[in-house]
Amino acid sequence: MEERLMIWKKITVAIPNDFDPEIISDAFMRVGANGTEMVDDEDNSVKTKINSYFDENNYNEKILTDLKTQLNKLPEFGFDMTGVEVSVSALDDSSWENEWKQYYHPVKISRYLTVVPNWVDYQPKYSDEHIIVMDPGKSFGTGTHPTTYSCMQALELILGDAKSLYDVGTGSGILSIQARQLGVKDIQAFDLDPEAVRAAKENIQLNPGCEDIEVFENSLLDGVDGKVDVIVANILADVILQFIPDIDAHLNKDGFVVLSGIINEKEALITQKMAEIGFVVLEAFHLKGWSTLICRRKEEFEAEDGAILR
Ligand SMILES: C[S@@+](CC[C@H](N)C(=O)[O-])C[C@H]1O[C@@H](n2cnc3c(N)ncnc32)[C@H](O)[C@@H]1O
Repeated sequence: MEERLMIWKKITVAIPNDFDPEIISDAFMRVGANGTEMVDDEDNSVKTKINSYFDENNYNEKILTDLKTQLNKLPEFGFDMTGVEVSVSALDDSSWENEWKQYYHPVKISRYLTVVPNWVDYQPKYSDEHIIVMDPGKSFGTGTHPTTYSCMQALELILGDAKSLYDVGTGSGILSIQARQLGVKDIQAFDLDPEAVRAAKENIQLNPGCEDIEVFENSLLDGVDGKVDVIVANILADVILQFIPDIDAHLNKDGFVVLSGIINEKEALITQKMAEIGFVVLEAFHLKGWSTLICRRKEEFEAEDGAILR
């Protein structure tokens, strides 16, 4: 039987070339988009298009309505919306994949780590450079979004000799793959979206040495009993707020927590809620409006006189 092709909805926001595209990308993220791409309009050199793709199971009219609501708020912040236009079109699986492919390229996360789309033949520059191979576009997490990028830099800083990790909201599985490449032995990844679970499993198989990383369809750490050395969660701030009360019970002594997906405006609230459970933020990354926080238990990080313990 012939397999039916998935139909994708493509929402496009066309903006004048002097309009900041990040503002539109952020509006997309706030209504649940997994990512955006930016394309110069070939027919009209004064416009840029920001596209985002939704599969037919995840698209509904509310996404479009919510996006328009977000855009309608922008004049209150002084943005001139003249020439900003929203449109929707449909395309099938094969054209969707090909459209995405032209916008992905290797992303250098650090001196030691590069994320490479699986159709690119990339030669590492250094003998100790790790390569993460991804089939991007199937789920969130390619290294190009500021939150993923910052999470990867945070993990590189803190993993050290960590032995175990929970990746909450794994998306494409990218952070779990990185953790394994940096030596973490026991990794469990969770996502409530079955499509993300499937994509993460596929990406894990693309990376030798990662095959035994476990991926579960699960909301946050609901029903999970264990404890680990590191918890990473790149989910939106409102979901992280629900998750904070669960952190302490799932983290080993001297463990680290990396929280991302937090718009800058909500960072103070997350910091305060973490303080309420006894955690301090020891490093904050700020990139393109997004905050990524590395946190530890206060008593494990600071002596009473404020000196850093370890
Ligand atoms: C922003 S993406 C992050 C993907 C990847 N970890 C990264 O850093 O690029 C957030 C992911 O969290 C998942 N998610 C949202 N709410 C969740 C929940 N309550 N429990 C588990 N996963 C959730 C989404 O399905 C999505 O795949």
